[in-house]
Amino acid sequence: MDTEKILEVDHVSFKYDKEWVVRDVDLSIDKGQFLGLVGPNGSGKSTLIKLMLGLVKPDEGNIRLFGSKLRHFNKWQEVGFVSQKANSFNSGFPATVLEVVKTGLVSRIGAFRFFNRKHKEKAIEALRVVEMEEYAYDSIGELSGGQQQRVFIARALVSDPSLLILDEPTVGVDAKHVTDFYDLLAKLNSEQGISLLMVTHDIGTITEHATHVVCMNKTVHFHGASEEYKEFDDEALNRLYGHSVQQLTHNYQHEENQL
Ligand SMILES: Nc1ncnc2c1ncn2[C@@H]1O[C@H](COP(=O)(O)OP(=O)(O)OP(=O)(O)O)[C@@H](O)[C@H]1O
Repeated sequence: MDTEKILEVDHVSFKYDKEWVVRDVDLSIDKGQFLGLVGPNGSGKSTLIKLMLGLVKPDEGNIRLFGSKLRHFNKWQEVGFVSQKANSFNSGFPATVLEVVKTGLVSRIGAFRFFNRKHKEKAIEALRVVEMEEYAYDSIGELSGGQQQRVFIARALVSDPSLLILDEPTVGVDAKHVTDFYDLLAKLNSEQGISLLMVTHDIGTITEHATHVVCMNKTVHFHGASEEYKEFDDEALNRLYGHSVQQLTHNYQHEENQL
């Protein structure tokens, strides 16, 4: 039996201006996989996510979500997205946790329809999954970075997606909560069968948790199982990054801890 392809990126290239930032990228995610996307700063990871979400169009190649070419794809409730900047509300932001989660239902019910009791129950249920139910009526801005990040996962989960895309979700989350965060992702992946794609700089941690890894620098340099990635020659990795990857991983963790 064929494995169900959730996402297929087929020879995709993209340039903002004259310079290619994504070049001939080929990758795919099968149902149930947790794919970690790593690469140096400016290597095109976020741009590739924008291409997958249809926010920018490839200059070459094709992308398919759940078997449909992106230009025909309309089941956006199947795709949850948590961005890099999700956990940066200031303390005065005038919305409760529950209100923020309910906005995740807009792709399902349309922008101008009112939320009803069922929608509220759905939002509470999503908060329960991320263990934030007790904060439902608190202001989003009063929560810590890690708690806000959980709320944004709940917002992404409320439309019952089959694929969750996360762009550097642990930036600004302290080390202890990063562990809890990975536990939550493991639960979503194994218990709810949600396929995951996560962009991160933390190579050490992602290889412990993801089933598969893609390492890119404009183009894909490695795509395979996490186990194989651990065997990926250190020297090859250092050449790709232009400096010691050991040091890069360490510095990132350090920065994260300080935020
Ligand atoms: N809107 C834009 N217009 C022009 N160039 C852009 C734009 N966004 C990104 N770039 C450039 O495209 C290249 C790839 O950027 P991108 O943000 O995709 O990389 P990244 O791997 O996500 O980087 P980081 O890890 O630092 O977040 C970089 O050289 C960046 O300066």
